[in-house]
Amino acid sequence: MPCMLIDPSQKYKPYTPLHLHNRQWPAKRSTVPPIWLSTDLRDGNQALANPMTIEQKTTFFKLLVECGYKEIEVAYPAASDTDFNFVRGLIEKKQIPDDVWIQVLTPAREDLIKRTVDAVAGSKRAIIHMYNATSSLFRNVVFKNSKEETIQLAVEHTEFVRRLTDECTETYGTVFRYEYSPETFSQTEPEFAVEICNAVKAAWGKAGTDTFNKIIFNLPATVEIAPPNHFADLVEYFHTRISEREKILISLHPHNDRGTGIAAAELGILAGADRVEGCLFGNGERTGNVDLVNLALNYYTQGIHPNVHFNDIQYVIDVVTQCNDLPVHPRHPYAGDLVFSAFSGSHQDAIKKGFEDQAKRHALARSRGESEIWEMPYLPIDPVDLGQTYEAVIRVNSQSGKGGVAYLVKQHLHLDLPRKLQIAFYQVVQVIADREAREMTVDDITTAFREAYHFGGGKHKGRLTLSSFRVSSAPNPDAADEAEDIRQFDGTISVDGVLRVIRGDGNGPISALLDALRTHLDIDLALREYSEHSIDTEADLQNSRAASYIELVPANDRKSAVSWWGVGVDRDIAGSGLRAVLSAVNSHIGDRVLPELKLSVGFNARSGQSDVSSAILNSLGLELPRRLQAAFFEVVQRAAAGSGGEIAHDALSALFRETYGYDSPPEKLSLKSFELDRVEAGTSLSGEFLYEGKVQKVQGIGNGPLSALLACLHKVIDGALVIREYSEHALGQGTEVGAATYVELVYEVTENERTLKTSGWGVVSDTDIAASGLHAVMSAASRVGVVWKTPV
Ligand SMILES: CC(=O)SCCNC(=O)CCNC(=O)[C@H](O)C(C)(C)COP(=O)(O)OP(=O)(O)OC[C@H]1O[C@@H](n2cnc3c(N)ncnc32)[C@H](O)[C@@H]1OP(=O)(O)O
Ligand SMILES: CC(C)C(=O)C(=O)O
Repeated sequence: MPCMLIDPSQKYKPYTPLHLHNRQWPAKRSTVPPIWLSTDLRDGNQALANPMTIEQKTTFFKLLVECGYKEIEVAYPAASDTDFNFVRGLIEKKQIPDDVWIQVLTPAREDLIKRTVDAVAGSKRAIIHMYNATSSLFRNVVFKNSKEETIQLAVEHTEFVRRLTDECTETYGTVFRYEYSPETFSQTEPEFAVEICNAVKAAWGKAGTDTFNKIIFNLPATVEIAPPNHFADLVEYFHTRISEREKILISLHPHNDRGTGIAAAELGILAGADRVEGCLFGNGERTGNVDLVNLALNYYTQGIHPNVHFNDIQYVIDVVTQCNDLPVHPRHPYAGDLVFSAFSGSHQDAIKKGFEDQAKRHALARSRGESEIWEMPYLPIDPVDLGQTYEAVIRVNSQSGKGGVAYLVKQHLHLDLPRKLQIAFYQVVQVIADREAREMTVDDITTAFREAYHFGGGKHKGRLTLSSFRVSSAPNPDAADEAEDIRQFDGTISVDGVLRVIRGDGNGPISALLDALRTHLDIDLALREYSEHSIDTEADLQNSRAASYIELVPANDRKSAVSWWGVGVDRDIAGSGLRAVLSAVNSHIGDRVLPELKLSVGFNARSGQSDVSSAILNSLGLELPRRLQAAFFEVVQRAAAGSGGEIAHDALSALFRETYGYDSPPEKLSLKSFELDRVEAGTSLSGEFLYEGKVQKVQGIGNGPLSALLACLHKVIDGALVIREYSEHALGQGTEVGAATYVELVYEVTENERTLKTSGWGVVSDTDIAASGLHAVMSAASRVGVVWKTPV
């Protein structure tokens, strides 16, 4: 079976080094970019299994123009009708900008040269590029020509090119330049390459010293057979020995067989070349032509603008891959999918620190009016310059570390995690990455973060969430100084979806909340670490928010190895701290059953009238008027008296419903139906009362609906009803909005010569505000025990 030879010297010859004395190129530095020629549409195209269609070539040509290429080899027109017609199309449809030179390639054969010149006739500017191979291998094997015959071939056909182009200029006004390639230059004897080019120059006979009448000698490494320093030696040899150097542009055309095409081009430029031919992303025969994107961006990262643009490199990649039907390798310099990515922990850590440090350095440089120099571990270019985002820079798998994970959390959630939390969250991510055995996407990481810390509302919220709170200050009886005042936390938290009112004291909001949690929910935790920062964008300082990070430990073991981290964000710094506490508490409680929350309303108890009212607001949405608050608090206290002053939240709302008939079936007296009419004297109400299950038609007039209703009532009851208090508010939201109405009635009636005065509340909600008020009056009337006089 064929395999690698033990002694490859028996099969392969090494290159013959050039003994160049006093070579200059190693000490040189390139400070201006070369002239670029894209040969994508010729050398790139000829290397494709399926050459491009005219449409694809046109798309590619437009892209090259957009990128800023001014010299574009558009075809080998003699090769096919497609190539010929493409060139004609560009010219006839006037698709070639005035400052762009199209270039066309031809071998040294008269019929093919003629077809080539015909292809560009009528264009404004064209470079005719003729080639013949010059190395001994080609002379001997392919052409079977001596050196003299090889020179003769080149000279005669150069003269032919000159004749045809002169005629074409005369007929069509096309301006021509001439490029000659001693194909296989890098395998040609260096002195022969110089000799044949001098002969071609003489045959062309009109090389001048202006940029556009210089003759172009294009020196190809048709096949790369030696290291790039050898290529540089050959170029320097040519550059220093060719006659009338000032009338020549030396162009390089490196291929990449040894993988050093870029190096060959860069060293060749140091050795004296002015121009480089290549293809975007290195398409081309075999291993490709030199990559023009790579070369150009190598200049860019030296602080030298390459005069071509890749502001949106992804767009360039998309067009090129679509036209060539070849992918760009994920590790391709500057362009691959993975080149702005770091998976490994130490790289990520360095990049994260690099960004943080650079932000400070740049701010300082900005303030001093200095340049903001890019200096970033592992990243030779700022991805943003190529239209890429940082999102892809740090990617996470099982090789990643806390730094990279924290970087992504910072980028995407704007949270700058303290070091210990980075470590804690990293462990969460590691478990998932190991389990899934795949890369963690940004979405995976942010979701894991939200889940781990119950962060970000809706989907990820924990069992305890903060609904509303008030932190107030109360004097500390044990302290002489106001600075030591006690902080009191009064808040409503949702516990497993049910709103609860809790209260606690401490020396700050956080310890007050911890106290409340201890008192009401048996959650006994203490604070071990706390930090916060503001989250703001320079553009939107007004909307800045605070982020807090909290580590909680069991209150009886402050050195505990186990701890729970919490994260909270709020517009208000106290709010963010409180949310962070609940975030950590949620991790701590897991799904453990929590004690039933009770209000303590007895003598000396911690909960008062406002707690009871908050509980009703939270459970039923009712904002009780002050007098009703007081009335109901008395009811609650009486009810709680039998249970040591404690009452559960659920029992509280049941008690309210029962006491005021709220949301309950019709009472003893109710309004079955009604109609309101505007009449001259005010409002007329006609309808039906339902009293102890019997219907009574009624009709009354008043200033408004309520007084009309009282008029109706006064026709059927003994005594007098007066409205002492009336209030209403909207209930619910959106299309579900209704009204809640509170009515307090005072009833005075004389029975057996004794005048009795009672009062009572009616509380009703209805989608119709008028109905809500009328029903509330009826409910209150029912509750004060009106005495019915009219037989029903
Ligand atoms: C290194 C490079 O990339 S050079 C550019 C290479 N690109 C291409 O070849 C793509 C386009 N080429 C073609 O379509 C065809 O080869 C054509 C149309 C140019 C010519 O086709 P054909 O006439 O069928 O010739 P063929 O393709 O076999 O080419 C080989 C012939 O050209 C000769 N030849 C090769 N290079 C040259 C040259 N630079 N100058 C003159 N003759 C040449 C060969 O000696 C050979 O001649 P022979 O038939 O007398 O032995
Ligand atoms: C025609 C020449 C320049 C060529 O394409 C090569 O040598 O690779």
